[in-house]
Amino acid sequence: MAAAAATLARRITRSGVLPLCRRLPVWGRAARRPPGLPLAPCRAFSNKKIQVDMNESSGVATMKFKSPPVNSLNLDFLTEFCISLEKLENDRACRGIIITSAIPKIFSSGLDITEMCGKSTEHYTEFWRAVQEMWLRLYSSNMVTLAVVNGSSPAGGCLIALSCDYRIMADNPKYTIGLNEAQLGIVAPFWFKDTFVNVVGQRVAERSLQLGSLYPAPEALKFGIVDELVPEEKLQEKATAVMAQWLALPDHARQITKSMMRKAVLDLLVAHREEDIKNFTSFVSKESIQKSLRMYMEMLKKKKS
Ligand SMILES: CCCCC/C=C/C(=O)SCCNC(=O)CCNC(=O)[C@H](O)C(C)(C)COP(=O)(O)OP(=O)(O)OC[C@H]1O[C@@H](n2cnc3c(N)ncnc32)[C@H](O)[C@@H]1OP(=O)(O)O
Repeated sequence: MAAAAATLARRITRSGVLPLCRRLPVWGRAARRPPGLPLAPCRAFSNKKIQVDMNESSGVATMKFKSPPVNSLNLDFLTEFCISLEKLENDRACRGIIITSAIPKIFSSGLDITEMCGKSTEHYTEFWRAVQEMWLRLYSSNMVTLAVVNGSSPAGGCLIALSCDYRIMADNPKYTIGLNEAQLGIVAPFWFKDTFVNVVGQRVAERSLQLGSLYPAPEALKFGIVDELVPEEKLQEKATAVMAQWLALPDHARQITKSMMRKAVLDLLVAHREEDIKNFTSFVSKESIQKSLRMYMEMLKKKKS
């Protein structure tokens, strides 16, 4: 059974379903510890912007965004995120990741707008490639991915949550989530849109994207953007329970099902990556778009005063 699954997975990997995952799914590849031995200690690695704690006994890693003030996704953050994902993906003891924030009230403010303002074409190219890479890795991950949205999560922050297998959000109407790009005068790329459609369906995605809607947590639940609302103090407990439920299944069956569901959307970006980068750089370089982004940044600053 395990051998057959591995052969199938190898074929799928060759045909490009999971273009970035190097591991082959195997039956229950959790670290197996003979009964009676003491629990393995937690391993941790932390760079500047993300703290990762790996619980070796459960096979679950927790990734905490810690990039003040608002966990915006700049080039350094995206690079660190990709490296952390790759490390965990290649770690046979790791079967699941919980993605959350260490910054109170903010999950992530989305792409760092300053990375898209007044920079060179080379910079936009490098930045956009990093955004694509982050999504490709997360969306195609073999691990169970669980977003614990413990604060507001607009645009790119919402994309991270949407790319996970399951979303739990803190039950606080002050926290909002959604793909609000239209409010900035920019357009969510096709793979943001496809990820959104795969979670909420065509109608909700179309309306939300056109209006650039940011939904307070209760509405986000109503429209299926998140799967559950949980009181903030119960998030950790709930995340552990949800993860245990997902990890109770044989890895290979879940992984092959996941790649089957996500293959078409992943393949589309892989096939059109360079074109997508060109579209982004030419779009964001337009003076009208630069003006919109500058105005939006000014609006954010004015809101404070
Ligand atoms: C062109 C192709 C499509 C590209 C697809 C784009 C995807 C994206 O993700 S675009 C980014 C969309 N993000 C947003 O619209 C969020 C904007 N931010 C907010 O709404 C709020 O900041 C908040 C709800 C996330 C947090 O509010 P609050 O706690 O009140 O904090 P402040 O607003 O005072 O922000 C603190 C500080 O951070 C700066 N900032 C906030 N968001 C961003 C960002 N996304 N990029 C860069 N900088 C950001 C904000 O300007 C403040 O700066 P200072 O005034 O210098 O302190």
